Amino acid sequence: MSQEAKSSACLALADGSVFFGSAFGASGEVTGEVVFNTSMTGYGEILTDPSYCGQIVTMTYPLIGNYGINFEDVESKGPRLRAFVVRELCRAPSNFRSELSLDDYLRKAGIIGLEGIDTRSLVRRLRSQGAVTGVLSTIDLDPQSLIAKAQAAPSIVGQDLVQEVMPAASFSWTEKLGNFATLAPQDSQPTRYHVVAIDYGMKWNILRHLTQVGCRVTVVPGTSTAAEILALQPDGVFLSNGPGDPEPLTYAIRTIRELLGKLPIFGICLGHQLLGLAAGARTYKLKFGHRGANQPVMNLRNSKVEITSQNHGFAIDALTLPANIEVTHRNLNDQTIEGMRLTDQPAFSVQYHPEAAAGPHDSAYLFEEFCSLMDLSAGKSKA
Ligand SMILES: NC(=O)CC[C@H](N)C(=O)O
Repeated sequence: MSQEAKSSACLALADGSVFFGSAFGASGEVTGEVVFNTSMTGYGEILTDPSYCGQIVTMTYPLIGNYGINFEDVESKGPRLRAFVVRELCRAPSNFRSELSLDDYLRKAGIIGLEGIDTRSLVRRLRSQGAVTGVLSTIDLDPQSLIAKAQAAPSIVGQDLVQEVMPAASFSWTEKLGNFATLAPQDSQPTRYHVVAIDYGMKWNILRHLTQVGCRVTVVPGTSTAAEILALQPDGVFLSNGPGDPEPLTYAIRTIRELLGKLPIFGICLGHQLLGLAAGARTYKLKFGHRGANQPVMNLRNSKVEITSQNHGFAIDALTLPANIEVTHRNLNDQTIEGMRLTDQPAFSVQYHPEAAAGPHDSAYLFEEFCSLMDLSAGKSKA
């Protein structure tokens, strides 16, 4: 029997390439930008990172699912990606913390999974030709039909995907880091600051880190205005990660522009890109993005190399930086901007994920740096 004949799912890319495999999780048909993540572990955090909304995520590590799924290591209410592609699915997880298998988890969440394809071939294609739109289907296995659907589907460029994942209303966050944190949980700081976190699709471990270093956090929807945020009387504002292209998020850029200079600002990933746009820089789309847990980043202020967790397909264009933006971190793989600060206002950001979840904890110091910025601003305002 041919590969196609025994397949139960098909992934077709807009460039005409087709991959037949076996379906797991839910059934149906989805469209999304096909990207890859090179992390060996952390699939529970990857699945629940709202930044993957609109994307079909391929894991390069060949065996996925072997430690199951638990509901402690999640970064949002549930999976937000369009579909999940792996080489080999483990259907019999072995882990005392596992609450259900990856197959059952995705089925309950309505997410389609595809296993048994040559993920190396798919990733080599994405690396050489760039991320591309794809269609994954368990109901239409006709390659030409699926290729046509992929070619007709809208690109992720220009889409506002934040509206799909941001919270409908504000809420308070109190949970600190778990027992696996490098910041000693028992030494967590007493509450020192009130931070308003603008949620564009926020990873919960960012909130756990902010709470751990002594922040009382009010989370507000990504569409909140500067007036609504200032009315909460924060000591600082945090700009979260999130999905899609930063450029069409004009409401967010306007809010940040109105907040600049009024109080300390710290941004991560999408928040970093939005801060750059608000300050006058431009963003652009990377060929295939940075998604993994071992991206080397140089901290230009102390020349230390941080191994970082990353998930982004856009970046700030170094050729468009205004005079008041200083680059503080660079990616050692491709020299792209990984961190910046404004020289004339209390605002800084990083493109990568210092909260890890999953990945290295090298960059947790940035949450303390945000507290120092709030201390500095508080000192100035009392002076
Ligand atoms: N994790 C993020 O915040 C991603 C930012 C943006 N959506 C990008 O892909 O570059």
